[in-house]
Amino acid sequence: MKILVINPGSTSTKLAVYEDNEQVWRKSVFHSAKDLSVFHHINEQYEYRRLHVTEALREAGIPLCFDAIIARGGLLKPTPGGVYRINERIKHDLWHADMEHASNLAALIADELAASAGCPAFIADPVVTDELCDVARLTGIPEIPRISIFHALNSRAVSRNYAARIGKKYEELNLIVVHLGGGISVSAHHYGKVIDVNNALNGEGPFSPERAGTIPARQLVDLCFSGKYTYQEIRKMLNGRGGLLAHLGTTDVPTIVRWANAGDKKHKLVLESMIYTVAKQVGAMHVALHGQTDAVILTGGIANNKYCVALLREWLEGIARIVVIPGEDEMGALAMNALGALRGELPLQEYNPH
Ligand SMILES: Nc1ncnc2c1ncn2[C@@H]1O[C@H](COP(=O)(O)OP(=O)(O)OP(=O)(O)O)[C@@H](O)[C@H]1O
Ligand SMILES: CCCC(=O)O
Repeated sequence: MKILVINPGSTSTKLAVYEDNEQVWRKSVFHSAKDLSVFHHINEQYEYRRLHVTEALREAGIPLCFDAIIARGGLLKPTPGGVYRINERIKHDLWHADMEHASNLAALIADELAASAGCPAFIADPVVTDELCDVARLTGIPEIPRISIFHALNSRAVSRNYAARIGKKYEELNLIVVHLGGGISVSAHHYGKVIDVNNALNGEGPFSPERAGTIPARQLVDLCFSGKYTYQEIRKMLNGRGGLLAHLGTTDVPTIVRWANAGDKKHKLVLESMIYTVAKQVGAMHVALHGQTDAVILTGGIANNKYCVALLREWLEGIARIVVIPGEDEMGALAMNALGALRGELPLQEYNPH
């Protein structure tokens, strides 16, 4: 089976072709800040990004002939995880998404190319994957229910990978997945469902390289009404300019670790504080799994860093087995989801939220 994978990010569009399990081609098309500066909204980049995709395929001599095209899911309405055939509702909700994100363009481009190729187009485990159990959904303000937005694709892929390694099914395990990227999510996987997770995009959970995480509510309200900041500035403090970046002026964890090891007290304290907030979130997810966690999986870019992993291990000792699967493989995870759907091993879902 031949599968095209499309994954647009803020500064690049990643492409790959798989033949069954094997990646046979990949390309990351870089989009310069200058190129993107003419667009005021993500939707305006549609034609530009689509042309780059077709041009990259043409340059590589790859004909538009696939068994399926799969795209990273964008900021749709909350929906359970899994593989979805791209339908009109998905396209509508992406064109009219509440939040802007380059991944909103992925399914739109995939759908158009798949129409030309005469093959199905899919998305899988979008960041809006929402399988929260009922008790995890409420807050003390009825108007503000919790929403699940996290690194669903990578978290589920590493969970399946770990389950296969120990000869079990993902659906037989209780796992906590700690995705340590630019954003950090800590998800509780109960027999294949993510019953609780911090909303990693919108001010919940640990602070991360570029996000603020949970903030004392009253102090945040005071800041919002202080007159010092605009609405957009406050939003940027929460997501984009919060966390390590706000404290230290960088998101580069290896550099921060070097400073900490060289005796810089501020860098050490901020890094240790971030890890502490991550560890507390793991504790909360362990409770969500009734203390029956089979393993805690550390993944994402920061899981490459031995110093951070060692700090986390100190806090997590005794909770469950700790497994480190650093980095992420979104392209491979998407391809495997498409393959699973084509082979009938994974059910194809219909996106139709209320
Ligand atoms: N090899 C590495 N060693 C140590 N830290 C790393 C490494 N690679 C990335 N990081 C750190 O990980 C963070 C970014 O992680 P990653 O590349 O997984 O995130 P992203 O893809 O930009 O965001 P997200 O995972 O939230 O979608 C940065 O703070 C970076 O310094
Ligand atoms: C939380 C969703 C993925 C991201 O960090 O962009």
